[in-house]
Amino acid sequence: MGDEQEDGRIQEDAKEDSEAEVEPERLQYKVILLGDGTVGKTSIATRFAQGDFSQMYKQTIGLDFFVKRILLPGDVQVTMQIWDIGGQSIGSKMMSKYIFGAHAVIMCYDITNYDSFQDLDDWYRLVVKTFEKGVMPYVAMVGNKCDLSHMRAVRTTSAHQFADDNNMYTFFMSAKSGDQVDACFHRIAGHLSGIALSRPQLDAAGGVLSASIVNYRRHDEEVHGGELPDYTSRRPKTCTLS
Ligand SMILES: Nc1nc2c(ncn2[C@@H]2O[C@H](COP(=O)(O)OP(=O)(O)OP(=O)(O)O)[C@@H](O)[C@H]2O)c(=O)[nH]1
Repeated sequence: MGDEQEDGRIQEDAKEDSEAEVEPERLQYKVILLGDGTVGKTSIATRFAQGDFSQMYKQTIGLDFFVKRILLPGDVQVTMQIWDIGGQSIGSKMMSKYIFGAHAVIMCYDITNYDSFQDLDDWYRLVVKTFEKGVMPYVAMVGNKCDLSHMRAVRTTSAHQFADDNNMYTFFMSAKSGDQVDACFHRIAGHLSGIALSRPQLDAAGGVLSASIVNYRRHDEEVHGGELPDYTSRRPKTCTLS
């Protein structure tokens, strides 16, 4: 069994043979997708983890869980655990439990839906409250559905302003076309692991390791006794938040 270190890295037990020295580094990060219903959180997770997109809307009840391994420069393997939180969960008692221990939070809005942008304020307050006694995770703001830019209801300048005011990174993407989805997750993984990615490396982000996926629905806390599996790893020392 591997041991987890302070910095979130998983280290195999010491191996006597020299192979141990050439093993790639392995990191794992818990990444939360938050935002109103229908902004496209499941679609973003599905596009990233499975390379798929569906036009059909199926509301997420509670949360869905995705896993994808990616490879960063320097042969660094990163496991991204994506927690896709249903947009209706904002009032749920489970929310802070879902968010707790996250290395990164991606706050999503739909660029064609102004309310979904305005509501980011409430989502962000929830994140701040959850981490008020700890270290804030990396927070990114994502404007999704950029393939519908002709229907844009949220000005790019407003998005940048909100992000600047709250110390967030801004991304624009389309889960439908896939544009900027992988690049966003790679940039986050790079940031958390302290590895800077160049533009060509981000552009090439599509050619990554194969994905595995675990999906489950958590109907309510009564059904599951309020227990959540411990998929989290500890915050990495290398996470820079400026
Ligand atoms: N045109 C377009 N449609 C999208 C995009 N992303 C998602 N959609 C559509 O928007 C609808 C809602 O997408 P979901 O991914 O289920 O939204 P969600 O945020 O997970 O919704 P909840 O489960 O209610 O929290 C679906 O019909 C998707 O096909 C996108 O980038 N472009």
